[in-house]
Amino acid sequence: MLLDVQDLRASLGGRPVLNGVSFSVMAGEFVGLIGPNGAGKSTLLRALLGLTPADGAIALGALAAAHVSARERARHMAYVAQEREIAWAVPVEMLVGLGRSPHRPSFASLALADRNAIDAAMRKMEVDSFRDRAATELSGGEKARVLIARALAQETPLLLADEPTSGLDPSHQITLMRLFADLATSGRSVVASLHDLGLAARWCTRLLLIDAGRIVADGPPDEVLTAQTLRDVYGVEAFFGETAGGLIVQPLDLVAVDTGARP
Ligand SMILES: Nc1ncnc2c1ncn2[C@@H]1O[C@H](COP(=O)(O)OP(=O)(O)OP(=O)(O)O)[C@@H](O)[C@H]1O
Repeated sequence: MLLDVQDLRASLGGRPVLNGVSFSVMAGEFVGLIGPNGAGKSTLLRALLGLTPADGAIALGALAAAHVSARERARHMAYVAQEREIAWAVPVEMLVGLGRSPHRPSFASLALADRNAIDAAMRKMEVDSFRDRAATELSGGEKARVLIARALAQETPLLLADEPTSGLDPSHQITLMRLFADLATSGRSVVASLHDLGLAARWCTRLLLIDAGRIVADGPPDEVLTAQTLRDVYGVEAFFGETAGGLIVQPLDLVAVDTGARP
């Protein structure tokens, strides 16, 4: 077990945002965190990282998160934030290299293993062709890919990503989902918040549906993404299909509001 969360509760601005969230993540899972705007997905990810104060118990492997140093935590899990702002005009390669910090002494030069991890991460996210460019001068989607590459270079058992596909073109969305699925197949785990239910349905091994700070469904995509659930939680009607590659879910329209008026 890579991550265990019990009864997580958090408040922001005096309002409860997480209302008792419990789940575990095993090695080999690609978990999609889905739910409407404001449901608490980012807050949950940030609480797992210790960035948002929360009550409850978080265990990283066999250790209580509270007893794990920041450096050890960064060796256990990497994080891709929703915000893609890059403040420093450093070359892309250097930014991706920051992902190696938890693995090497401060100010030490890069070892061969670090170089290999950085190169592999840049290749996977297709950012190696602009490795020498200033990270501040990239497009939104390119910045996103560089920040994901930095997290990949960290080579952690667990990767947390907040809306990693937003701003990516369809080809790079699929590249990313395939990469996350491959990481899971190789025994690592990914927890990614996603708004694209089609991508979530097709690539995730498991979905956690959050609504108003609570997990309201947890299971394989075809069990979580039902017509009734999409009506209840998102207020949308959707098309469902089945292909050899998996489930297809495409939201089509808002649920018709019954005004009670007679025709
Ligand atoms: N710094 C803050 N202060 C007060 N309230 C906050 C703060 N950050 C988030 N919230 C509130 O907490 C709730 C959950 O926000 P969160 O960002 O976790 O939602 P989310 O599910 O990630 O949403 P989205 O899909 O829009 O990114 C929202 O109601 C939001 O307004």
